[in-house]
Amino acid sequence: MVLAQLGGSLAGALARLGRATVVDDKAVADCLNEISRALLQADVRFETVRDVSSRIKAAANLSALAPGADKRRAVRNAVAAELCRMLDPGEPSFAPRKGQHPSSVVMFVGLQGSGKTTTCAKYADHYRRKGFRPALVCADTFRAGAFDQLKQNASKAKIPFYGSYTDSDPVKIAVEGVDTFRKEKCDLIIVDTSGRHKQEAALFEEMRQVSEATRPDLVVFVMDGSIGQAAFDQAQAFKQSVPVGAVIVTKMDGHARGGGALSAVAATKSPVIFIGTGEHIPDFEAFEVKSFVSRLLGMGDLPGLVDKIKDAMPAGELKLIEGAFTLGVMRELFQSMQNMGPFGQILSMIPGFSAQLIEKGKEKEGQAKIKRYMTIMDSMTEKELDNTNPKLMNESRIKRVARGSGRPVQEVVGMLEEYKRIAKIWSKLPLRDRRPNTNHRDPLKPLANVIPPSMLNQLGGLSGLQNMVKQFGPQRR
Ligand SMILES: Nc1nc2c(ncn2[C@@H]2O[C@H](COP(=O)(O)OP(=O)(O)OP(=O)(O)O)[C@@H](O)[C@H]2O)c(=O)[nH]1
Repeated sequence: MVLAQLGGSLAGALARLGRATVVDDKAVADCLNEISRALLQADVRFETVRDVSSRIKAAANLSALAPGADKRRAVRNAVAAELCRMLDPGEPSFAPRKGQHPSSVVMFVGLQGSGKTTTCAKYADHYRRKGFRPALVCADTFRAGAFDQLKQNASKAKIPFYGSYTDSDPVKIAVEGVDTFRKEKCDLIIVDTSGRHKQEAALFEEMRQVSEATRPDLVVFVMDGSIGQAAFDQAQAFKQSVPVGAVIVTKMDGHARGGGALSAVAATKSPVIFIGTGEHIPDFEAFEVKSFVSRLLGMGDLPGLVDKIKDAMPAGELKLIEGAFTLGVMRELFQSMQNMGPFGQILSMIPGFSAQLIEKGKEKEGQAKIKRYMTIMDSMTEKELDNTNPKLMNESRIKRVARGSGRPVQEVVGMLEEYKRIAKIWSKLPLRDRRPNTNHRDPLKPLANVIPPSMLNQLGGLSGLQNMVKQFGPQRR
């Protein structure tokens, strides 16, 4: 069962409870059984499922609810709270600080093939984009190709790199690398280690020595998301040798079962901080428990979305929209969405959005459509882009734009219709929400304009959207 299926099963169980004519103890028990089955099928350990189930039962105790209380909501909240509890060991992990001196050292451990080397580069790039000065050290002297692989990834992401072809002492290389980059005033030094040895005991001993010599601020355990229950033993074995403080789960784009991640959290008592969602450097997402659980239960992921919008539009560049919603403004919004990473990922963060705008499983086509719309807009004049009078785009202008962009006339017309729909919502927004305000750069405002009207209503308008974000409390890493 892939993670999305787990989410589907959990959301399905809650939806069935939502549709039940009477929410009594039996309906809740049926819902809980369905949830337990889904968790077991997703490789969550039996002991964990049993505990979670009894805690949900206690928390959603119907007889203790005040008369008139929303029982469905009580069950749903209890399920969400328990899943959060299962994924959050309660101890936040060390988070590197920009400009920190002496530099923070983060050591990566994990078995060969887990995706550790790739993940080191992704992690470094994530912080580079946040304004850090990261550096990579290759202390994997066992696997011949590790040095070249990390070096290649480092140069792709323009990150300084330290390693040696000839030296076979990982402890020496790690210490030299850390010293070198400390002198160069890098604020985040990432040490990649071996994932294999002739003897397993030797691997753990090597990890212990590297850790003792470099005194890392954080040891990250990297695990392949598809290993299922084996994750528990693997994570525990590393935890016994080095002070693992965080987990990164890779290959969550494939057939990964979510349960392995939960087991690793239980074994290390450390939080999952990122997940890998592909082979390339940008395929990397910060992991926030509340966002993850709300997405898993089909409640959308607004905090995650807000973070993504903030990342895509750094404060200096975030242009809030003043006055009229022109085609040029729509183009800017589309551009921002494109900068925010895989489109499906963004859409899945907005409750109901993907179903309404783009058919499920057709995110690629949706992204392509937006790209085509942007090509069309590239063939429009400044005057056309800045204009608010729909009559300006007459037949001859439409034909000219279609010719210029190489797109069919119907598509130009379709794009203009889409624009009109969004502009109409925009025109209903209170003026204060349209004015740029440098003290209050709220990325939700432009977002509220691209959400389909029925969904925005369902959320309670812009203020409902803001409340939801507050309720989920975005956390930043
Ligand atoms: N689909 C997918 N592939 C990944 C992900 N992360 C890493 N990989 C791939 O997994 C394979 C193994 O990754 P490496 O980074 O070489 O693994 P490693 O754990 O560092 O291996 P050692 O250096 O030998 O310890 C490579 O083909 C990566 O491209 C991910 O999130 N998704």
